[in-house]
This record gives sequence, structure tokens and C-alpha cells, in this order.
Amino acid sequence: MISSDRMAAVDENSEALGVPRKQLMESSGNAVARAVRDVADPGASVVVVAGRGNNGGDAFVAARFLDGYDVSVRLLGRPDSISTDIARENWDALQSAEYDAESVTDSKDLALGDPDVVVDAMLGTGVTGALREPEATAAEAMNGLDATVVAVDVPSGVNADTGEAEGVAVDADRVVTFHDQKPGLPDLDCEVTVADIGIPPAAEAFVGPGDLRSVREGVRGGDSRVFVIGGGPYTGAPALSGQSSLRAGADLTFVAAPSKVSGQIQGYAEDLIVQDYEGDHLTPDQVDGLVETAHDYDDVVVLGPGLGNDDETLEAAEQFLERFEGKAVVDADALAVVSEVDTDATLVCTPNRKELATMGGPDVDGPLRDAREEIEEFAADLGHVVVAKAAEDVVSDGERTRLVRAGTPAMTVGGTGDILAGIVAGLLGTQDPFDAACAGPFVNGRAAELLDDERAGGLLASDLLETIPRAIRGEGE
Ligand SMILES: NC(=O)C1=CN([C@@H]2O[C@H](COP(=O)(O)OP(=O)(O)OC[C@H]3O[C@@H](n4cnc5c(N)ncnc54)[C@H](O)[C@@H]3O)[C@@H](O)[C@H]2O)[C@H](O)CC1
Ligand SMILES: [K+]
Repeated sequence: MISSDRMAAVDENSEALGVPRKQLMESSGNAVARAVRDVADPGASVVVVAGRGNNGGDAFVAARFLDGYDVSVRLLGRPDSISTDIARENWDALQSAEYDAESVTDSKDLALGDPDVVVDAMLGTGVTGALREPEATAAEAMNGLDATVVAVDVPSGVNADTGEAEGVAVDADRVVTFHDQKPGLPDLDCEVTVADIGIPPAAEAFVGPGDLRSVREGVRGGDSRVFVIGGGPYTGAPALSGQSSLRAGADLTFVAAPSKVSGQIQGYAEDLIVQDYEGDHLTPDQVDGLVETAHDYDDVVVLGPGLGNDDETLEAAEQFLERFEGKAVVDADALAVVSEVDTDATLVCTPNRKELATMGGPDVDGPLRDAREEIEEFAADLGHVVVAKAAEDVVSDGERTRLVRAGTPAMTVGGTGDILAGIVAGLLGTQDPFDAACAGPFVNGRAAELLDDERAGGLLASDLLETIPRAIRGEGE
């Protein structure tokens, strides 16, 4: 089962893997033609009613695969209003090859005759709201015929995610849907077939540019705040996490740090708001104040960068998680306490191999992907999202697991993990935790790839700050 949003992401990933949408459209159209062949013998009359999006494009392709049938294609609207290049190219192909393909701009002129089969290709997953004109009148006309109605992807007017129609919808006899079943289709009163259209399994298994679709749409809203609880024995780590969270979309980023090092952290970056507490490392005395601040401002917390592993600090981290109820990225030494706490917080944990084992997860020697099932089980037991970091990362929420293979060998330099924790926190302001956890390492890796020519083996973690926005925008594909 796949939602329309996920389908669009997988589609984009497929394109990035070298299987472009136009190729998928060719397979989709071919599958539609096969369904027509199943319901009617050669010689039968087939009317294709097409809309101006890719749903229509699929049916323009289908017309070419119906040699031996009496096919006519009716496009609802002017050809110059076809909304995608690939659909237009397939329309143009019908024109140049002298198919019976005409555009109808007024629904009153839509004469369907008495065909054996109608192909409904008005709207697919691109539908929003009730069918407008001329589609609404055309749907009624199609429903009034005796013909067998074959719908492309989803009956026009029906929402593929919910199965609901806000107004009139096509009453299909058969639906040919692509790649995977859609949540709204099984409850419809028609036969649904799922056609394999050649999307590589890697387009789903690996995070790709399609997984950044909603990140690209989630612009800064003015009130997404990140609160980094870090620093003490180390000062660079919280500064890197804080800055990368700003690059990934946070509006304001605060760093809570011991007074002994707060000035130093502030000195690295004027964009951070550093709030100090007494001492040289985090202790349980600070927990009340930190939980209160994080809750008052609805902050996304980053717990861990540079905190060190003093017993008092780990005790404080544990107490913080026991009482915090918001969203947090947990990294570095703080990871060690996660499996011991009972927390209502939503956590994204970002362990490297060693930290994964320390926190009670699998101890993996080889590629992490070989341990993907154990990592998934571990995330399920933990009840949180796990981003297990290596050359190829494994991201799991206990039910879904994806791999990330972005980045360069130079990323083994210190600090890239701090950058990652900040990116995930920045994304968590607008994204669902699993989506942020998948997008984070992909963005981090792409940010490094964008610098590979310039920096090569001399990359610094702080260099990545510069290219995070371009990586989010999709550069480097
Ligand atoms: N991987 C795949 O699954 C593939 C699917 N393909 C097909 O592409 C469509 C989705 O195409 P898209 O262009 O995004 O949208 P539609 O064709 O469904 O419609 C867009 C079109 O419709 C207009 N519109 C939206 N709502 C309404 C409304 N209520 N009334 C009238 N008109 C409306 C909107 O303005 C747009 O112009 C998918 O279903 C598959 O069939 C591809 O072949 C590639 C592989
Ligand atoms: K349709």
C-alpha cells in the first residue's frame, strides 16, 4: 500500500536512479492497454477520455498499444494547457502519427457515441477537491454509457488515499493502478489490478531526492526553535549542531552550556543564542530549568553534542529525557541513557556503530545494511527512530527502514555527526520524525558531495554548513 505523497517521492527517486518518468509513463500506458485487451477483443471500439496531467499522458501511450482496436482519444481542454512535458510529448506523438485524437474544450461537444470500452484518464493522483468542469460533466456522460469503464490509476474524482469523492466520480469497472495498491482503492466496487511499471526497488529502499519533497515545501515559519543542550568538555560540537540546525530551517537556535565554556561557544557563531548555567559540565541541578525552557518554547532539543560522559552529566541527561515530552535528537554520549529511560518524548537517536552497540543495539562489524533487520527490531523495542550512521546509514522507526548512501569518504572527519544532529533537529520543526531522520543524513551527505571537488580529503565538518541549503534544494543530483 502506498500513499500519493510517497508515490510522488518514489517517482522522483526513480528518476534520480536513471529511470525517468517518461519511461514509467510508457509502462503505465502499456499496462492500461493490456487491461483493455482483457475486457474486449480486437476490433472493439475504445474511447479514451483524457485530462491534461500525467494521468491523461498514460492514456495517450495506451492508445499506441491498442493496435487492432478502433481507438479515439478525446482530450478535455486545449493541447497547450497540457501540464507536463511528457504528457504533451505523447499527445504530440498521437497527432503526428495520425491517430484519431482531438481536443474538446466544451463538455457539451463531448460526443462519446456507444463504445465497447471507455478509458477514464481524466485525473489520477493529482486530483484536488470535487471534479470541476468539463471533467464533472464528462464523468456523468461516461457513467451513463453501457461501456466497460477502465480507469487509469484511480477512478477520476476519487481520492486515492481515502477512497472518497467530494462530488461526482467515475464509476469504473476496472482500475489499473501503478506500482503498488493505493489505500483508497480496495473498498471501491470494482476490480483493481496493480501493474509493475519498472520502478527500481532501490527507489523505495534508499532515501533519494524525492524524500526531500516535503522538506523543500516546509519553509521557515517564524517560530521553529532548536535548543541544543551540549558543551562542557567539548565546545565545537554544540556550535556545529546549532549552526547546522539554522541552515536546515530552524528560525532561532539556543545553546544551553556551562558558563565555563559558553563564551567560547558564542565566540564561534554570532547566529547562536547561548544561555549559560553554572559550572563546567551538565549536572542534575540544571534539569528543571532546561525542561521548563524547552517546554515553554516548544523547542526541538538536541541532547548530547560535547556533553562528555561524566556520571553527573549522564544522570542529568537521563532525568531530562524522563521529564521532557517534546521532540529531541539524541546524539553522542547522551545516547547511552536512552534505553534506560521511560520517556514520553519523541526521539531521533543518531548513533554511530560504537554508540549503537553501547546503547544496547546490535554490534555490527560489516555493512550496516546487513543488520537492517536487527536495527529495525532495536528501533521497535526502543520505541524511537534510530539513524545508525556509517558509510551507508540505516534509518528505522521500527516499522519502516531505509538506507542512505550519500556522502564522501572525507566525512570520517570529526564533527560531521554534530552537523547531522543539527540538520535533523532543524528539519524536525516542520517534518514528521521518520521523514526528518531519513532526510537528515541524505542532506548531510549531499552537502559533502557538493564540496568534493574543492575540499576532497581536506573537508572540515564546518565546511558543510555552507552547502546544506543547496543540498536541501536538490543540487548535486
Ligand atoms: N509512478 C507513478 O505512479 C506514475 C504515475 N503516472 C500517472 O500520473 C498521474 C498523476 O499525474 P499528475 O500530472 O500529477 O496529475 P493528474 O493527471 O491526476 O491531474 C493533474 C491535473 O488535474 C487538474 N485538477 C486537479 N484537481 C482537479 C479537479 N478537481 N477537477 C478538475 N481538474 C483538476 C490539475 O490542475 C492538473 O492539471 C498518476 O495518477 C498516474 O496516472 C505517470 O505516468 C508516471 C508514473
Ligand atoms: K483516472
